[in-house]
Formats: sequence, C-alpha cells, structure tokens
Amino acid sequence: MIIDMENVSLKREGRYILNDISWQVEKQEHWALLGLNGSGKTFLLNLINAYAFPTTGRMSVLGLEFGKTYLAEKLRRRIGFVSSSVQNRLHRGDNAFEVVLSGAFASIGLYDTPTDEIREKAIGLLKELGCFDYANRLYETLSSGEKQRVLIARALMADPELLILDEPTNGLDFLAKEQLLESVERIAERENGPTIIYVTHHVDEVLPVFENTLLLKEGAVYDSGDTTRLLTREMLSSFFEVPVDISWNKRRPFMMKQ
Ligand SMILES: Nc1ncnc2c1ncn2[C@@H]1O[C@H](COP(=O)(O)OP(=O)(O)OP(=O)(O)O)[C@@H](O)[C@H]1O
Repeated sequence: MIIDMENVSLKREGRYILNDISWQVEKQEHWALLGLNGSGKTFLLNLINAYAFPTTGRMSVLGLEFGKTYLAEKLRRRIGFVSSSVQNRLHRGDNAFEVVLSGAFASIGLYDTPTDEIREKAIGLLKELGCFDYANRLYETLSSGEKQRVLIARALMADPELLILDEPTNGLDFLAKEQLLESVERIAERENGPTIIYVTHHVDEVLPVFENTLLLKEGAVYDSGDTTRLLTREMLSSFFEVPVDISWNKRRPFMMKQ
C-alpha cells in the first residue's frame, strides 16, 4: 500500500483544516486530487511528505507508520515531489543538467560528485522529458514550462515509488501544458514506474491514466474512487455548488458552467 490514511484530521490554530480523511492508494494506481482553493490540498500533501503530522487518526505512507519512528527523511527520499515550494528552494546559478543531477542526492544543490552512471541517467531523463536541448541553460532563465519538466526529471532521478505533482501546469500556456501532460502520461505508463498523485484545480487535466480521483472539499473527502463515476455532471455540479456540464473528448473530461 502506498498511502493508507484512516480517519485522519489535522488541526491548526483551533480549527480543523483536514477532517476525518480516509484514503487508500495502492501501488501503481494513479490518482487525481481535485479541489478548489483552500480545500486543504496543500496540507494533505504536507501530511504525505511528513512535513505535518495528523492531530488524530492513523496513517502510513510507503509502509512507514506515522508516529512509530522518526520517518521524515527516510520517507522523503522515496517520494518525488514537484511543487512551487521545491522550485523556490533551488540553488541559483545551477543549470538544468545540474538541477536534474541534484535529484540523485536527495538534496537541493549538487554537493557530491556524480558518477558516470548518474550523469547518463540524468541525460536520459532530460531527453525523456524533452529538455535535453536546454540542459546547459541556467535554470532560472528557463520558461515556466521548461522549468516544470526539469523539476519532474529531477524528481525521477531517485526512482521514487511515489511521484506527487502539485499543480504542475500553473502558469503554463496551452502548448506547454499539453506537452507537460503528455510527459506525465508517459511516466504513468512506465512499467515499474512510480505511483502518481496529480493535484489540480482543473478537471481537464484529469488524464485517462488517472483512473482514480479524490474530490477534496473544505478539508474533507467529498467522494473518491473511479474517475468516470466521479466526473459526471451531477457529481461535479454538487461538488462545485454550481451547475456544470461535462463533455468527454479523447477520454479527457472538459467542464463548462451551464
Ligand atoms: N497556519 C494555518 N492556520 C489555520 N488555517 C490555515 C493555516 N494555513 C492555512 N490555513 C487554511 O487552511 C485551509 C486549507 O489550506 P490549503 O493551503 O491546504 O488549501 P489548498 O487546497 O492547497 O488551496 P490552493 O489550491 O489555494 O493551494 C485554507 O482555508 C487556509 O486558509
């Protein structure tokens, strides 16, 4: 089991930010996590990455039981996490290749000397993510779309068992977004690849590979399970509290206000 949460709540400043969350993610199930601003997505990810601990409830991630041992470091080495907070912590002055290489050391910068094997792997990932052409460019000079691909390549360097992509298409134009989604799809289809959790506000990013979806609303699981069961007009109209229509094109859902 990749994630096993039972009745998990998280309290901050006297208020429940997450309430009675139960969620099981099995190996190689890919999940979309859908919620509006303020629904608690960031805190849920913070729990999974052991940056926060449940106030009540029981949880384990990658088989490590929270509260039993000091697990944060051990756990994070096995999780690839791509989010704007990771982006902000990167070293200024590194080029794209160095940023990817640094993923092998579970550190932000590049302190150890990479072996030839590690360099080969980084080159392979740069190619797979379509960022080889700008491998020598300074990371901070790349466009948002290019940066995201580099960050995903970086996250894959350590062969994570779980890959969490937190709103990876933020700020991307149409083309960059579609290219990124294609890359995500390829990673999801890899044999023995990581289990993916894809966090988004946007229904149209729920790719066919995300066979499961968790709808998070006001800190609670509104519903979870089979994506095609959840992404219907009835379900999403009541989830968003506004009448919406859903249309499917090439197995992707598109949502419009009625
Ligand atoms: N330190 C805190 N104490 C109390 N409440 C907080 C604290 N930090 C955030 N919140 C509240 O917790 C709720 C959940 O926040 P969270 O950042 O997880 O939402 P989110 O789903 O990630 O939103 P977004 O899509 O905007 O990133 C919000 O209502 C937020 O205002």
